[in-house]
Amino acid sequence: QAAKPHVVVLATGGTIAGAGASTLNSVTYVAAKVPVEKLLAGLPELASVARLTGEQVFQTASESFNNEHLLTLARRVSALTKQADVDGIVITHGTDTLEETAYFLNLVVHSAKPIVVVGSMRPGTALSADGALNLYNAVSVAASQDAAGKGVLVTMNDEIQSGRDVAKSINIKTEAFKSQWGPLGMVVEGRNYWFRAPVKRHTVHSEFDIDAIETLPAVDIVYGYGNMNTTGIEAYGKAGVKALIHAGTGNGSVAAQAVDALKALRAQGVQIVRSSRVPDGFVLRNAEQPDDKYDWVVAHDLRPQKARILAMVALTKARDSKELQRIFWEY
Ligand SMILES: NC(=O)CC[C@H](N)C(=O)O
Repeated sequence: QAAKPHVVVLATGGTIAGAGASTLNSVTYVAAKVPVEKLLAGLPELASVARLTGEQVFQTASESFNNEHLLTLARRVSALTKQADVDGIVITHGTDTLEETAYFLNLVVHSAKPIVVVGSMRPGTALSADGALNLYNAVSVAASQDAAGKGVLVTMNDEIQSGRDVAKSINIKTEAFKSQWGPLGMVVEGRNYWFRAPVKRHTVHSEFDIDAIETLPAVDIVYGYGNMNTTGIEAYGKAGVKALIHAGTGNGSVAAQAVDALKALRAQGVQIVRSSRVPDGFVLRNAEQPDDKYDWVVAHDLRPQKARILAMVALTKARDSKELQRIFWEY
């Protein structure tokens, strides 16, 4: 009998490693408590799908992830994928910024081996905890050859999602992660059922490689709303931001006073990326604002937090706004 695939579980914290005071604490509990050895030991079913190694990379709530966490994690994932004895990788993660990490890895890790990011909405101590099955599904997907070459994946609520497309869309239910383009497939009782594949560039087809990235440029987000002021835009400009994501209303519309402030930043060399605070849909060039005239970029279908990740990665290479826009269409 052939040996089972070797899957490395990189633990970073979150609710999947959370613990509450009682079984009734589904929302009030402490995240990032349980060490990876205990997570794996608590799920003996994993041994039926893979040989496992656990590594505690961080123990944090994911809202406190910063660029250093992203770089450290991506470097570790990249190094592991180069090991002949590693078949797949699972990253356990808090759900709050899980989609940002998954997209970052999708852009910069050059490997076709399955990489799966997973979290949970309830701590393991709660009634109907979702972490155990989510983790089992993640390991099972990471151990399967048919998950290779599909980019970084996210397994939550029995679905297999593209790390590029998926986002936390409900903050209190276990069906928290959604993509407007639908899941890639489902994982049921250790078997994958695929229905579609990503068409955007990722992993081995990406022009970006974590092994060549030393630092990430400063990219921040300003939010559009009625009676918006320009204080935030100006402050980010003074702070030396390299790109500013505008989370606009509707189709990425921008208030008149914000238009002037953003044009002033662009004149100083800051890249302006127009996205929308509306969760679904996408922003078109020269609709709502004359992007050609202002030399701005549109975020395509990426939510502001995803646009920030892509802009940071893109600006490690892209020289001008045309190249930046090309990257936003392709990734
Ligand atoms: N469900 C969760 O994982 C949220 C816990 C925590 N805020 C985090 O993102 O790590």
